[in-house]
Amino acid sequence: MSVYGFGQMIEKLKASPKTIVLTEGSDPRILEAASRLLASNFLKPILLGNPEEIAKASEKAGFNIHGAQIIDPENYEDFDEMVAQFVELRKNKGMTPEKARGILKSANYFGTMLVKMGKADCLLGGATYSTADTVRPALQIIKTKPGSSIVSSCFILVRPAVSGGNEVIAMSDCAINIDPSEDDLVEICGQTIECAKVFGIDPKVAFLSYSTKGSGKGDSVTKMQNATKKAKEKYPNEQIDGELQFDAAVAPRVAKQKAPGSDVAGNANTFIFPDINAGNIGYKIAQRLGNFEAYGPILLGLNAPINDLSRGCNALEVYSMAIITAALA
Ligand SMILES: CC(C)(COP(=O)(O)OP(=O)(O)OC[C@H]1O[C@@H](n2cnc3c(N)ncnc32)[C@H](O)[C@@H]1OP(=O)(O)O)[C@@H](O)C(=O)NCCC(=O)NCCS
Ligand SMILES: CC(=O)OP(=O)(O)O
Repeated sequence: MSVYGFGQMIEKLKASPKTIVLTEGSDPRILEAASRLLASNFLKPILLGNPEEIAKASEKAGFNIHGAQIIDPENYEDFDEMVAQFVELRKNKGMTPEKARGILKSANYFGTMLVKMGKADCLLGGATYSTADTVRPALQIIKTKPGSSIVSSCFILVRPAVSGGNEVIAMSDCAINIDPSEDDLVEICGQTIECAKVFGIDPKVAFLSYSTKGSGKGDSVTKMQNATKKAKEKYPNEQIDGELQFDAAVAPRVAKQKAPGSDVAGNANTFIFPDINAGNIGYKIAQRLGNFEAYGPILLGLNAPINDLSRGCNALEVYSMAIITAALA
């Protein structure tokens, strides 16, 4: 990944190295990323899983993970302490030591508790686990950070620009909130603006719809119209517009026709989708047909640096997401 901000992230980690839990310790993409991280010296991977299986998998895949810390949830010296802390955190949800011992054998819960207990700085998972299984422990254990009422997510998409350099855009929420309310969308907008700026995007935010400026009618259009209005009121210094179809958002000629006078239409680079269907399908079209590299979902509003991957990720995306996760700590 070579976008604005990524070099600074690496410099930040060199000044203050971190540890990252990788929950799927024997996956070949994780092993390749881990071997690269080990060679870099600024981010130390902690691989979860059975040490023999991990050793076999790394030998088979041909990646050197010498020096990586491996922790087996089935055989962890501080497991009793972890169980006690988890029971305390979830006691209002009927958690018992017996139930906790079973749940904490799962790498996602175990790894999230390592972060919660301060035994690791951050966590990345989701190369084989679904997003729901990866993020649920974080939502339950880590919770939202002060000032956020929801966790959402953003994809940063990067491809070479025709004019040289990179084209970098942000898309949200493609992974967490299934049917966000108007107010959720406003919060997703604020969280996404903050994330986009980290990657050097000067956000021009489009609230997307199948309708542009009232060309369509219905609840889903009204939702995006109201969310746009509220977002403009909440973030008066940001460039935000909606509701816009995708062509009106990015194509200047179409914008002139469908949304004349908009300061965003035609030039949008930060996209807020009406729901997860549109968002998840949209980012994957950009990635698979639009030649964009996709980094995310980067979780926003969570009280610790924990991130998810797509199961379709490659080793370079794992490596880059590990750095992004640790640098945002
Ligand atoms: C994120 C998701 C897993 C949460 O669903 P869930 O586990 O059924 O959620 P629940 O309603 O049982 O909530 C579990 C906990 O998470 C919290 N939570 C759920 N959604 C949240 C959100 N968006 N922000 C913050 N907390 C949230 C709940 O408050 C609850 O906390 P509690 O147990 O301490 O009370 C669910 O919304 C989901 O499946 N999203 C889509 C994931 C996906 O498939 N993405 C596509 C591929 S990337
Ligand atoms: C983000 C995402 O779509 O994840 P997955 O491909 O694993 O479902």
